[in-house]
Amino acid sequence: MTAIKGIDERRLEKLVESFYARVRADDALGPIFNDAINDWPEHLEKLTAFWSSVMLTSGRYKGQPVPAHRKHGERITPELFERWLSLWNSTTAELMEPEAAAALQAKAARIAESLQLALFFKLPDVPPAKAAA
Ligand code: HEM
Repeated sequence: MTAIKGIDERRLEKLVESFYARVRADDALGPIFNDAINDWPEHLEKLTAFWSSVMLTSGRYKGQPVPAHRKHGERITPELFERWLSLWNSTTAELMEPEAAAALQAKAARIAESLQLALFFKLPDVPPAKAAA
């Protein structure tokens, strides 16, 4: 992947820092994160590594986002995902160059979609086939 203009480790670190400061101050999202995370510097480092892997294909992130969110499954809703994405969109628009912001927004939307499929999607129950008379 060719690097996107305006995205490097330093800018990702600043973006992650600023985004999670807003998340923590958000009425709906804040309590979930503040309850779950004890070591914020470590979390920010992990999330910078995550975005570095996604945007710069650095391979720095080694983790499993699905089980990490499933742990908090009873508190996470589709509405919260919308809120998370709208905060991400406004933060990236404010801090990043337009092309970089657009790429970060598109990636987040796709990852949010797949996380939501993993968390919320249940196959409908299929009734058992009727035994032949
Ligand atoms: C409603 C939206 C979301 C909520 C409430 C949420 C909440 C959380 C929480 C509480 C953790 C810490 C888990 C723990 O260690 O106990 C976490 C970790 C994480 N989140 Fe989210 N999240 C949301 C959306 C997203 C999205 C859209 C992304 C990616 C684009 C994302 C990426 C991550 C990553 C990479 C981790 C670290 C997982 C690990 O431990 O390796 N999250 N999230």
